[in-house]
Amino acid sequence: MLKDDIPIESDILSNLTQHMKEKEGHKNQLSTSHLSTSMAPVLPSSPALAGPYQRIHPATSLQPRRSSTMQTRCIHQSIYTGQPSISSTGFSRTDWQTSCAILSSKAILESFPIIPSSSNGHVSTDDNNSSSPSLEMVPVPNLPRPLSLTNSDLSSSPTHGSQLRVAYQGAPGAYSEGAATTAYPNCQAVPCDQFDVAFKAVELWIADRAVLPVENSLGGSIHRNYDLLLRHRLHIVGEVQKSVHHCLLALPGVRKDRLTRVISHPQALAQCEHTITALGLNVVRESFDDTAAAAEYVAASGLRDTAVIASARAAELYGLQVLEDGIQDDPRNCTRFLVLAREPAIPRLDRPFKTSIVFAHGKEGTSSLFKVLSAFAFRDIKLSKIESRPHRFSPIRMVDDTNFGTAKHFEYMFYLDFQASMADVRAQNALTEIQEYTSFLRVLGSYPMDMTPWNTSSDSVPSNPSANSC
Ligand SMILES: O=C(O)C(=O)C[C@]1(C(=O)O)C=C[C@@H](O)C=C1
Repeated sequence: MLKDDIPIESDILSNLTQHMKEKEGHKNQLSTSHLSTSMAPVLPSSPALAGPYQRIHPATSLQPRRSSTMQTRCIHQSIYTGQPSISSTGFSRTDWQTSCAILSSKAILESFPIIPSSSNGHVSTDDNNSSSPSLEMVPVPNLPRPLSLTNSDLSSSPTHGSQLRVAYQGAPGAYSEGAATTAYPNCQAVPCDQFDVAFKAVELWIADRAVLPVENSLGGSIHRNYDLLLRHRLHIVGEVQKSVHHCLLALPGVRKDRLTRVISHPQALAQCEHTITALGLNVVRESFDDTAAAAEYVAASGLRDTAVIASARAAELYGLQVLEDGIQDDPRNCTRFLVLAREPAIPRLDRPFKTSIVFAHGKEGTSSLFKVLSAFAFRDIKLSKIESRPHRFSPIRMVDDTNFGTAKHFEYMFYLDFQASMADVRAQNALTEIQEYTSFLRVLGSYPMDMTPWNTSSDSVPSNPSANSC
């Protein structure tokens, strides 16, 4: 178990040198045959699919994508038609009616009678008439369906092409999609319904990169991705720091005083906690897998008592109105995303680099951390992040004291980011030294630091989702 999930890299420096030697070879293979059959895993293909992003089992469209922490009713259905490009057109009235039929069969709309629509496909609403709430028909565009572990998306044949495919967690309009297009402006962004699906998509050559959030300036660390970094063998090849500008969205015509709940990604809810209270909204907060999926859910379900915290781009994509703009508790709200790839980046010295490592302490327990940190301080290497997570395979250490009983110490994995390249001899020496104090050490990646100038302006309605860096 331990062997499978946590590679013990006792000689990291020689591994790194080996990687660097092999790198050129891999680069050649990748550029000549992006997904050559000799390198790609043998995957069963599905003739029914035109691409890897299409829904396989219609039944899965009724699977909820809300977080497991959700307490209330949950019928999330995607009404994507599987087109791999983002388009705001092409959602026909028949599609919409089919979707409504599915929704109503699940009783979510039982109390929301559908008013016959006008010729333009929209229903006029009288929001003051709270006794008979009506369904605003918001056409939801054809958007790529997120990859999912619950269907066979991940075993479908990857499409071959020259465009870089970048996996992210969430639906189109999620902040992670913006981070993906910031990192790779001309990429094909590939939505995935869970973080580990994005990891797998890269491992299975369905995507070339994954862009995943690891921390936010207000909400803190996204622990799941730290844990997944250790379980998977992808390399960190870059970082993107993205300004996150939240909006309060609802169906057109909905008034704030009619709202009873706000749904969003738990991070987004945390980042807007004080503002939501300050707005005087009498709402319960409920978590959802991602901000854009929450927006899609409200639009597709015609929920007039529910607002969403999501981006202005999600409002545009799903036809919602912006009730409040910029509701994050701090205008500098920023999320840091990591870029992951199958091959490591080549460490360089001609620009600022960061290196991320993970280690478990040695026999001395958590006190080893002092020594590890001093190895960096001694060489004047700056640390930019430290995170600890439970040591899943050895979570508790018992220390018997014959006089007093048994002390139970929790064991940790420490994640550290330091500001130096692995090509820097100081970093190499520091890692050589800390091998003495650690029982496990792995270099997660050495990669260019995001040095984009701070910019929180003009991101309320971005025409280009990649325009907002911190
Ligand atoms: O739900 C989204 O839109 C995401 O991209 C996820 C996510 C996150 O996981 O932190 C990304 C950035 C924001 O901090 C809020 C949510």
